[in-house]
Amino acid sequence: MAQAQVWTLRKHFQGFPKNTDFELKEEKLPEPQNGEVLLEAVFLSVDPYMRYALLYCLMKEGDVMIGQQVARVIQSKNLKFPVGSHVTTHCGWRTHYLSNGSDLVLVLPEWPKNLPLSLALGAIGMPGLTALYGLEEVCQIKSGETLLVNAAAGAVGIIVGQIAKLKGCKVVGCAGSEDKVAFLKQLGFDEAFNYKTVRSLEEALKKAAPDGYDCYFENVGGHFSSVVMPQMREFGRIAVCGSISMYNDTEPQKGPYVHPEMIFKQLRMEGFLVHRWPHKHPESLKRLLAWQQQGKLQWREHVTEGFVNMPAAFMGMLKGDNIGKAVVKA
Ligand SMILES: NC(=O)C1=CN([C@@H]2O[C@H](COP(=O)(O)OP(=O)(O)OC[C@H]3O[C@@H](n4cnc5c(N)ncnc54)[C@H](OP(=O)(O)O)[C@@H]3O)[C@@H](O)[C@H]2O)C=CC1
Ligand SMILES: CCCCC/C=C/C=O
Repeated sequence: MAQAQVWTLRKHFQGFPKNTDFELKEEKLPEPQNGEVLLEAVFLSVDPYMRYALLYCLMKEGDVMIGQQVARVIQSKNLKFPVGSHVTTHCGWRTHYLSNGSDLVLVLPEWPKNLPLSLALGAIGMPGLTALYGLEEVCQIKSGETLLVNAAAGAVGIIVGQIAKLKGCKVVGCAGSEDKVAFLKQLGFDEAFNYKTVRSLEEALKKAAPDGYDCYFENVGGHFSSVVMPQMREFGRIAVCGSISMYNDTEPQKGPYVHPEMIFKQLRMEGFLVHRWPHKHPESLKRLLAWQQQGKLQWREHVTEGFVNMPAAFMGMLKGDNIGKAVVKA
């Protein structure tokens, strides 16, 4: 019998999450039966959606915190998942998990031996796919266009900027520290600035792209979005991926509202979830891996050691501690 540690949501988040909102518990797991496998967490993901999932009733108090992980099969009664194989699964913040296999995805068979498996939660995983679909399916970005991305030094943002460069675009990125800005420049972003220290966000955006933006990959929302809207070019496209500046609000933020720019500049603004294109995932992951192997897609991670530190890693990511993908090594 295996013993799992699990992090549960003790108390609904009110404003920014607190240590006391989480509770570490133990769970006993029975031996795997026919068709079942026992998994052990290797890397766990902490993501912004875990903060606002509550709004959409994905978690209630007492539930195991939701989330994806890379896990190793340690016992198997399922031929598809032999002992030692690695899978991704959305089984939440837990060290061990018993599965019948239906919710497991094997890590790509062509995954190089020397490539960290944690990338299956980042550049070659859900955030990488989000970047790809936001640019190709939603923005329908074209060579020569100018793209703006915020939270640009994070898991999704660094991939957005690099793919847009591969497609021949001018890329402007904003992030919350000088180290992050330096990293964006190292990745090949044409312009990057620290949105926390610029005298005026409006002026900084204008200076970075005096002719305006064709595409806006929106990760932040709120005030930032209001400042960008008047700087969109005619027929611009806005991929509404996230609105992290609003996730911890206790009162909804108020306008300005988007309608005048939407109408007179004939903009297209579209929200999306990465899960809209599941049929594309296998081919898209192969494409991301190929770019990485060809040296066209760099990655970076902020790794927290120890399952016990899941809440700290999660809150740190929400505060902006991470450059690249925030993950926890179990
Ligand atoms: N639609 C979809 O399917 C998906 C959407 N998302 C969304 O994409 C966005 C980025 O996610 P992800 O790359 O995983 O996370 P990140 O790795 O970018 O981490 C979050 C970052 O957000 C920034 N941030 C936090 N608070 C604020 C604020 N008030 N204003 C501006 N920036 C802030 C911080 O960077 P900084 O130092 O720059 O402030 C922080 O590092 C999120 O909005 C998320 O919800 C993610 C995955 C899928
Ligand atoms: C359960 C995974 C959800 C991924 C989509 C994320 C949306 C915004 O952060």
